[in-house]
Amino acid sequence: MASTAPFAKMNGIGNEIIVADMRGRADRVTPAAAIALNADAATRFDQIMAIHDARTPGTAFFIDILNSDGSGAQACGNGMRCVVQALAAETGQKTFTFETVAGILNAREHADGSISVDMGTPRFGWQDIPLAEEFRDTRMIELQIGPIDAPVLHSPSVVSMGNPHAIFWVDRDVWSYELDRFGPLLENHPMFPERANITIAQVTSPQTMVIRTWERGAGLTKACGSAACASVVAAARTKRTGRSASLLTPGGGTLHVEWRDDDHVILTGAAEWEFSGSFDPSTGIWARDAESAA
Ligand SMILES: N[C@@H](CCC[C@H](N)C(=O)O)C(=O)O
Repeated sequence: MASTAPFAKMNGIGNEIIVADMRGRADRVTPAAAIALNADAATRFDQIMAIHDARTPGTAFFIDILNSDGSGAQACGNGMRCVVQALAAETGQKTFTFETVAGILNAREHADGSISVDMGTPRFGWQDIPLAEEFRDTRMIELQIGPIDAPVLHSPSVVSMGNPHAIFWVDRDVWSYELDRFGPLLENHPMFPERANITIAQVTSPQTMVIRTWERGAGLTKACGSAACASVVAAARTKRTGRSASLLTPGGGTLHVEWRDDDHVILTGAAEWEFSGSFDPSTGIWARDAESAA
């Protein structure tokens, strides 16, 4: 295997994450490597979080994010918590400032092991999301799927958390919707020129909701952090909840989101290490470390 890099297979309440240590290297994890890693059941993942040397003074690392289809992503809240847990375990440091393609973000590991990530500020302009056509009010846009006179899902709120999100509000149990069928159609709908992450959300109280997400470039996931942030922001904008809520996710885990008065969105939850190994960032050929062999 040529020029391998260490990695840790982790998860953020079920969101499958590979944290790749690309520090000290000039190359990047290729889309082909991502697709190869995802094709192997042992390393199947939703996102790769590749840690690179810092590009900007005042930041510790640059984080490159890849979806399992090899495409790039601007944000990944659950993955950022995995990165923080890995770096905190290595360095003993508790607070970090990172840079991603979407900008600079701060994160902190708390004494109880939970991790908070400042996901930045949401954007609501139709060009920011982006949408293919103008909507002056993105709290609810005209978009539906299913029979024209009895749509299954309709009128989503749309939000950019650096990445595009559409939130469809539902009254019934989120498991009663065929998100595996509608998710790909909506992700690739002409309304979303850069595709979109598709979430169905059932508000269960002014402080709680249940969400399921079809992730752009990854499909159905057990959790999506930026979708949780987008859901709380959209719910607060439409007066469905307050600015702080707990979200139950398909893996059974809970995320906490607070949309602070300074407009920053804080995502808090757990992260878990599974095993470590090394891989070739150009091909995805990998090997498990002896001490974490199953
Ligand atoms: N799982 C992530 C979001 C992943 C990015 C997404 N698929 C995209 O392409 O925008 C999270 O926890 O935020």
